Amino acid sequence: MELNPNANSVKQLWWEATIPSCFRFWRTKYCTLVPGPYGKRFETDESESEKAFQESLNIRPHLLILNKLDLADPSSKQRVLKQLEQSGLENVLFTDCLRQMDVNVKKIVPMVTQLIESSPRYHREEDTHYCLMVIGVPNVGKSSLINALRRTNLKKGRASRVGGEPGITKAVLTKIQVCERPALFLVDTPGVFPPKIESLETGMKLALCGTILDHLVGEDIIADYLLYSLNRLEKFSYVDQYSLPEPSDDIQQVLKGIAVKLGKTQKVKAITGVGDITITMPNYSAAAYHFIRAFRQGELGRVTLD
Ligand SMILES: Nc1nc2c(ncn2[C@@H]2O[C@H](COP(=O)(O)OP(=O)(O)OP(=O)(O)O)[C@@H](O)[C@H]2O)c(=O)[nH]1
Repeated sequence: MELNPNANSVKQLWWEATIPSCFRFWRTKYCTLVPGPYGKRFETDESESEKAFQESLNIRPHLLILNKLDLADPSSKQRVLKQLEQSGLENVLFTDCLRQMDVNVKKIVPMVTQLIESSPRYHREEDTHYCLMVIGVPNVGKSSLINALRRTNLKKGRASRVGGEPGITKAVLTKIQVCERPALFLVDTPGVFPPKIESLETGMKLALCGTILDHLVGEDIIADYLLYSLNRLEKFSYVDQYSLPEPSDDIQQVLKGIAVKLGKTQKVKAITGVGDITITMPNYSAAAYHFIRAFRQGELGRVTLD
């Protein structure tokens, strides 16, 4: 069967009507804390705020950690690194925080120490312990990273709550020690989003990765975008996984196949001219839920959406 890589049965109307309303809150005017001469809080418009926020981030050394490497397509690693390098980002590490002793998690403390020691100091405290803030979009694995660092460097258990949906960490937490020499503390923070998502496509990718609560976008819509992405990237393992006859860009067809394969059916009463009958229908919602979870757990192969 020939697939149209651009085919996506999500209705244009939906794009126009639903997404802008789900994402509206990011578009609102926002405030940012900028360390100025008096540590003053002030309001600016979006572009100014974004610039000021970026500047305030740039003052401090920072390390970009791209987590969930186990779910990403390994062949895209070099391309991603090159793109980041071109946009001026040098200190980048890929990690898999679920792995017991990830080699790259081990590299974090030496890298951070080197970065801090080679940067100017902005305070005169005698105490030389390092305090770092972990920031990132929701559900990316910030708490898991802190726990992995503790496990690797202190051989200690979980200190920060981890969960499969966005919004698990709800407030800036107290600092957590992750290393003794040097004394290194991390501060876990709730997931943050930029005030503006650059495009609907980016919004859908974020939703597919679980950074937005599924019901805000709709599991049927996310499942449709997932199917579109798998076909676009020619990742057809879903066909074997669910014993489908062939790849398809029809989400209803695919969800029906998944429901049948997994036995996710429901009995529905139908009223006919000759009395009520009970028919068995595929449970499309359950199938969509399963399809999305399978993708997020890497069961449909390793995929890089960007
Ligand atoms: N496959 C995989 N899953 C991961 C990895 N790191 C974290 N996770 C999973 O991702 C989910 C979110 O992890 P958290 O550590 O709670 O993410 P967070 O960024 O702190 O989330 P918020 O508090 O909601 O902002 C959990 O189900 C973790 O088990 C990873 O490297 N690989």
